[in-house]
Amino acid sequence: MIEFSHVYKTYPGPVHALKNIDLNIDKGEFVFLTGPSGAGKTTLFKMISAYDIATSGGVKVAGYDLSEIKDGQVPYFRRKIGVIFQDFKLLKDRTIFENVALPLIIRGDKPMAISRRVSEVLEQVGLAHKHDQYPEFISGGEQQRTAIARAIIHQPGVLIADEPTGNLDPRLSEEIMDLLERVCAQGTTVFVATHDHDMVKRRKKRTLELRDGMIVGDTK
Ligand SMILES: Nc1ncnc2c1ncn2[C@@H]1O[C@H](COP(=O)(O)OP(=O)(O)OP(=O)(O)O)[C@@H](O)[C@H]1O
Repeated sequence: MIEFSHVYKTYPGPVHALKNIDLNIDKGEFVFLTGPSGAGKTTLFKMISAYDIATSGGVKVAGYDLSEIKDGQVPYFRRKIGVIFQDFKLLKDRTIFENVALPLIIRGDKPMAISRRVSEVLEQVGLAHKHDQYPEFISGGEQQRTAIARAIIHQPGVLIADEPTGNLDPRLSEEIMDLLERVCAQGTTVFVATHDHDMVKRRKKRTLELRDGMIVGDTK
């Protein structure tokens, strides 16, 4: 589902953010990505989500060869993946319902189908009662669950989450991880970057460790 072969990413400077990354993550796997600040985690996620391209090497995700993808194909590729950003990126002037519905609106689904699916997913993340609220009037944990709902609404094959529990208290963090595990159990490949080593230990999932742009550990 996610395949890297000899991937390098060099930013101007030059900063060698990723060095010779070889990686294979199968359909339905749940994988943690750890590593100190600056190790290259966000860069790796940008390669997976086609927000940036590798300097060299091969990247294949959800059936797309991202080293050769044309600009026009990127929106179609994005429909196969879900991304949860560190800072949620919710639209302030849209309700929770509208934020979550966005990927389906962009895809051109019919209003009835959108309404049904959004209600289902808001129920799943425990936010049905907040559907007409605006993001700034709900808690951080609720905003995070809204971001997750938006990322899974179109049933993506791959879900990547960059520090999804970064600013949450331990109880909420556990709830979010339970939710991500349930998404994975439904067949989505889930890849989560985190600094929370205690949580990684408790969850006993495959864990990749990045350091200085290189994979220095893989518990698989
Ligand atoms: N656009 C850019 N231009 C130049 N250097 C960059 C750019 N983006 C990231 N870097 C550098 O690449 C390296 C990897 O950064 P990256 O953001 O991937 O790390 P990270 O592991 O996600 O860190 P954090 O845990 O702090 O989010 C760092 O040295 C960073 O300064």
